[in-house]
Amino acid sequence: MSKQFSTAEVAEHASVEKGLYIIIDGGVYSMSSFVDEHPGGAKILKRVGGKDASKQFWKYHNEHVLKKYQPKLRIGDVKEESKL
Ligand code: HEM
Repeated sequence: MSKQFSTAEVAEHASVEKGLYIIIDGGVYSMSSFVDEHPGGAKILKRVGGKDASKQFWKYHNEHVLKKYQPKLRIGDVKEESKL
């Protein structure tokens, strides 16, 4: 089973120094190692640090992007009770 995070735990990692976690469709992604390579820029990613960025993600990317980077960036999932 993957590591489970509450939304409060994710919110504590809102900067590159603290891990820059973002949530996409219930998955938790640690973006610190990727911010400087992100083709869309570091700034836009930093703005959604600690938050659910599903809406923003699907606005600019397709499923292939998520599949490709999942093995590298996904560190777990949001706990069920935290999604309610
Ligand atoms: C797991 C998280 C993310 C990954 C792996 C990722 C990866 C990428 C990649 C590979 C591209 C190049 C374009 C493409 O191949 O489709 C891109 C572009 C972009 N990304 Fe992300 N991204 C992520 C999250 C985000 C988030 C949360 C935002 C917004 C808050 C964002 C905003 C953008 C923008 C604005 C572009 C440029 C689109 C364009 O030039 O048309 N990305 N991203």
